[in-house]
Amino acid sequence: MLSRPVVAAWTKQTLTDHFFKEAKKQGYVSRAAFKLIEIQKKHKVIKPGGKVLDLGCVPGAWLQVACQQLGPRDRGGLVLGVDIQEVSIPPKFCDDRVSVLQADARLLTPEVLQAYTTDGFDTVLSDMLHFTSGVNDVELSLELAGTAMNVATGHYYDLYGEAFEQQLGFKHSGFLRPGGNLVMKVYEGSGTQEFTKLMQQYFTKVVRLRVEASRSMSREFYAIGLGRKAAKKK
Ligand SMILES: C[S@@+](CC[C@H](N)C(=O)[O-])C[C@H]1O[C@@H](n2cnc3c(N)ncnc32)[C@H](O)[C@@H]1O
Repeated sequence: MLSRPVVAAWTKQTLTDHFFKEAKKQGYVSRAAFKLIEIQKKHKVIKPGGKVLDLGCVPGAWLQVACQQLGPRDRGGLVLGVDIQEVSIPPKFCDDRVSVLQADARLLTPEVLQAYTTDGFDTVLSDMLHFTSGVNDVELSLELAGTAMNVATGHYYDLYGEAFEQQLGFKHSGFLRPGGNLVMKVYEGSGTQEFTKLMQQYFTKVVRLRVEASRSMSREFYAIGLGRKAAKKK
């Protein structure tokens, strides 16, 4: 008889294959689509007609889902995808409300984002992931989530100290509008509790979500900040 953990892993692998096949069938460019679909179903992070920033957008499944969630074309809204790799917009499910930018999110500046919207975003998504897999995964994922926090709230998450801070172009009060939502991929491990605790300063509600479409052995979860609190006047 199989022991419990093996059964659980086997079931999760079957699910992963299922999402891969389902993405192909439905016309999404990757099974990552189902991660955002689940997040959206549970927490309504994207508003019809809203403005969405998607950090780490290649190959573009979240662009597809985000554009679908904006609703009909005449509702308006926009989706801006950013990736360090060459980006192209998937033709299926994306319309002219989607634009993309090839850039390292850690080096984004307010001036660059203001060219797309002068009044901020309703939703900031980060599915960014480093290309390595190893012992540093947790720290590297926190570095990228820290970048997303910085873009969204202006807060700098001090993980690597001054050297990292100097790389960031962001000194501002954040590009996420009050009431807006932030979703970040994070790997479970040392420092992640502190990170989600820190989010509570900025959001009315903070949740951690493990989605069904994540790979079987992955420690990945999504740290979700709902309802950005209005910035305090100094
Ligand atoms: C898991 S993939 C994202 C999948 C995407 N959400 C989708 O639905 O197709 C992670 C992406 O993060 C990008 N990435 C990693 N580091 C980045 C950085 N510093 N700035 C921008 N993008 C980055 C990678 O190039 C990669 O395309």
